[in-house]
Amino acid sequence: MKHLIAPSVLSADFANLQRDVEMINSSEADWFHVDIMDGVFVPNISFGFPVMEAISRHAKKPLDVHLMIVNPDHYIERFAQAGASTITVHYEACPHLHKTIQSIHEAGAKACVALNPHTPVELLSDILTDLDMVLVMSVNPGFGGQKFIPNTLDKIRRLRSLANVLNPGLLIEVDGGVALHNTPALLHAGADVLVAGNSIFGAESPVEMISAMKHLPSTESSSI
Ligand SMILES: O=C(CO)[C@@H](O)[C@H](O)COP(=O)(O)O
Ligand SMILES: [Fe+2]
Repeated sequence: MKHLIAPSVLSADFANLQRDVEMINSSEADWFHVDIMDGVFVPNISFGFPVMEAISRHAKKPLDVHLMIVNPDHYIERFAQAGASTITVHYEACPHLHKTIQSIHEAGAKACVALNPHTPVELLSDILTDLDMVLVMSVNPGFGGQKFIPNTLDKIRRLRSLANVLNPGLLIEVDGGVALHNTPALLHAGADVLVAGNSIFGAESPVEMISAMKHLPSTESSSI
């Protein structure tokens, strides 16, 4: 499968949000990555339903919603109604993860679990068959523009091996510090979906950066 690019709207210019949404619409990006932060699970607050609904009104591609919030169960139905195509909850925020995943599917969305950098992929073995995607965080969640954590590559490799046995159709998404220079190594390790904020919106031409990331081949030797 050709890998997917999901620009993170967190790095957009919120005073020109419609312009930035149209930029993604007109690019080779596959999804919109929408980061929701509550100031409790992570030490930052991003935006909530009014902004998410505004993005949804203009977006012509699926919305990949990354919930960095405690008690995500309270809001799953509302995020699905607001246009989420995939809903990601954090492993660390869900004591009843199986039930949460069931609720996401009942709401009509695809279900994804995100892992913080310190959380081993092996903790998902007993739920992997129920998931559509796993998001491997390659920075500590809460902020855009952080440095990629190198151990992520090994986590992606281990998750790919686990998924090959338990759920070969599972998508692996990587989020945080993703840029052109580490794209080939991430693809080689087994990533399917690359989230990128700063490297896309900080580029001279975001549209061209998206195309460049989309067309890079997977190789082992790129720098991370
Ligand atoms: O979930 C998060 C951060 O917590 C991300 O989606 C960031 O928005 C990615 O931004 P960059 O690291 O690519 O700038
Ligand atoms: Fe994210």
